[in-house]
Amino acid sequence: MATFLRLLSPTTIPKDAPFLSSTLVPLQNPSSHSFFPSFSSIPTPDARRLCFKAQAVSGAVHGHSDRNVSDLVERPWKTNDARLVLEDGSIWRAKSFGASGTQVGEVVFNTSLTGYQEILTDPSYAGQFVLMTNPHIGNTGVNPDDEESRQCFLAGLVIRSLSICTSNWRCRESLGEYLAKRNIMGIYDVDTRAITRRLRQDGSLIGVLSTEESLTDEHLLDLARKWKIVGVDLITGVSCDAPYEWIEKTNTEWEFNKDYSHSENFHVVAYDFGIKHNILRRLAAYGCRITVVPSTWPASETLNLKPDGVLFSNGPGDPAAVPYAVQTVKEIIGKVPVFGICMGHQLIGQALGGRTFKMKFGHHGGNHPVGNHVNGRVEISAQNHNYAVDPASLPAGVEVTHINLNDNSCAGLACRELNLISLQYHPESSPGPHDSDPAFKEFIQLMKANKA
Ligand SMILES: NC(=O)CC[C@H](N)C(=O)O
Repeated sequence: MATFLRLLSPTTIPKDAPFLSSTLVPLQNPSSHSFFPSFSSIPTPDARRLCFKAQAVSGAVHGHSDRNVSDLVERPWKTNDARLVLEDGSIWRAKSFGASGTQVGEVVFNTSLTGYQEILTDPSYAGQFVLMTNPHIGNTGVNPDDEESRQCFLAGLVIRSLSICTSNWRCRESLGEYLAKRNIMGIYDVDTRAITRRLRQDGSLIGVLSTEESLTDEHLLDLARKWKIVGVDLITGVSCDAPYEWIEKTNTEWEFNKDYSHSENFHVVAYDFGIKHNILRRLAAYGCRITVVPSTWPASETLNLKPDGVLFSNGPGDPAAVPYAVQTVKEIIGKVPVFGICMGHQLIGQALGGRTFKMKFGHHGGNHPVGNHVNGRVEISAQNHNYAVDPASLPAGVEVTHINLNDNSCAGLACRELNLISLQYHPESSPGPHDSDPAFKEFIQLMKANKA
């Protein structure tokens, strides 16, 4: 039977209370048969103090300790040591974890309930602070399997409550330790709901996160107001340096879509604009041999490889800031079947003669309903984008195949004549629901039909 211990959040412990209760926290450590998590798995110093205190109290209750409880209480608890200063002049005081320093970026909110590690390693978040609307983050720690790229490219993480312990069989380290090693700043104990409401009302905002007391609020505000993300090429900083082959597939848990054949082997060239590993794993699981190429890889070199299809990946920043990539897409479409995902979809939109624009606060989360006009179904999808294709700007012959049902924005395109499909969102579902996985099959079918 699970054992529960009641713990107070550090900020609400009355001065004279040796140990009181407010929230229920399961404390189990199967390996040691202790009721308490191992000390090193508890992420923050306050959490460690709390747990130490709880163990001591429990020991006293059970007659295992003769230490006086008041000797064990360390005060003060961790107090606010970080500021998030937004370009609108608001200042949000918080507690830091992970790396320290000063970092500028655009603040966006993500409504996913799970998958913080995949979000942290999604290169499309380069230049952005991700604020998680789910209030409790860190409880499953991090593991080696859920990485979506070789590093964390985001500016930082903003959360309400940092879990005081980790509990998952795959966990290898705590979120705080992981972020510190990767030099990524995080803050907790900040009113994420209030910030989200502000972003929804006023749109995405530039912010500066700092743990440096010596910097004035005015200086941080000035940094935020001078920094720009629109019109900046962020792809160059996240793409690979040289081509490589990808063979790893998703594991058998992903074989829910039994009606596709693994027997055919299509060669796909995948442009890495910040590609997520699960796009590659899903393509491999559908039977593709994949050559990943850097964002600046010339179209002529790609066509020389005689691929069966080309994938244009997701990637960070403004699609209008990378005309070289649009040119590459222009030179490839119509010659081989093409699939675009997110940034890839936006570049295809431009290559077809359309326009992209910045949305008010974008779509970031694992719960976005999409209307699939091809089969009449609704897909619940994973999304992460701040820009969109303006459907009115597209030429005749280009079909809007998918619509985001929250705001009717363009979520997918097809041009049958050019053997082209694209999605504004994430069929690789990592993290997120799997409803859109058949899009990979559609790409396979395009390649198959073209080969026949
Ligand atoms: N996930 C992505 O590819 C993001 C696309 C683009 N950078 C945007 O924010 O709209």
